[in-house]
Amino acid sequence: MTHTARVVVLDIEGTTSAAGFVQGDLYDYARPRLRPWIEAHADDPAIAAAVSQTRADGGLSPDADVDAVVAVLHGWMDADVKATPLKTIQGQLWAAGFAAGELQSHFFADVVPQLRAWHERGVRLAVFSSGSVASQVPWFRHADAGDLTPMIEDYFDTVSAGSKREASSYEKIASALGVAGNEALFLTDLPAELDAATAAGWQVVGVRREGEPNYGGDFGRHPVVATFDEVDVVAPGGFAAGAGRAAGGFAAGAGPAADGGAGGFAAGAAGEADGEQS
Ligand SMILES: CSCCC(=O)C(=O)COP(=O)(O)O
Ligand SMILES: [Mg+2]
Repeated sequence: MTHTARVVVLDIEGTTSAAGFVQGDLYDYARPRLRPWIEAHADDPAIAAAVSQTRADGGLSPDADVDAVVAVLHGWMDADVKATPLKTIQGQLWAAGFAAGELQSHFFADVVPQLRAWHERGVRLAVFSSGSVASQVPWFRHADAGDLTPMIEDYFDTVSAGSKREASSYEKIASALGVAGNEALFLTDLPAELDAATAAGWQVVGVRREGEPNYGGDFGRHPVVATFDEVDVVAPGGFAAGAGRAAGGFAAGAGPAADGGAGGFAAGAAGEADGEQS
């Protein structure tokens, strides 16, 4: 299927990358490190807020101790609950793990070639994941295929954009990227996210990969693919694979954030979140 879009926005888990890897390697890395991380970063306002929110959302008393907080966080991980305070804490410690060379990301084999193809055609690329921006950036930086961050213009999470199941989050992202809703294409494995993006006027494609948790989901009338190979994207006024660049297209990597425009979360700026020098 061919889509004409200025920007493709990517979900991570179940879409670009295997849920088993996130819930296996990454979660296993996080489990024993949550408590020491919380204790060592108790003065960090983001961690303090995440701990308070965990107490509130986890049904604990406001002065519950760190053991109780960690128990709630472990329970959320066991059920893969995409709770924002969990994602904040995980994101910080995963960023440190990537920076220390202790973690490597995973992308399905069909993903990176298509990202490169779309990018070369002038289609802008961004990410919207429940995983925090602090973890998204090193995820794309430490891929087997190399550093993918030069292709990614912007990153959004549930703190910067809001819930992935709310249309308003997609409206906010489109505004930050400087595009109309129908100029954005969202790829995700979760039908509820397809519903929300559609309600915001976005183009959507459901990614239904065999073996992934949402393979058996009800995708309703949304278009569905098994791999990125089935998704062809061209920029408005751009060109199809193998053709020359047409007038009216714009350079790959250009866009509001790359141009220093307002409202975005520029790759370079967000890249500092993983504690590495670009
Ligand atoms: C950036 S890697 C960690 C991904 C993560 O924690 C997560 O919850 C991904 O959820 P998604 O919204 O991408 O399905
Ligand atoms: Mg997903």
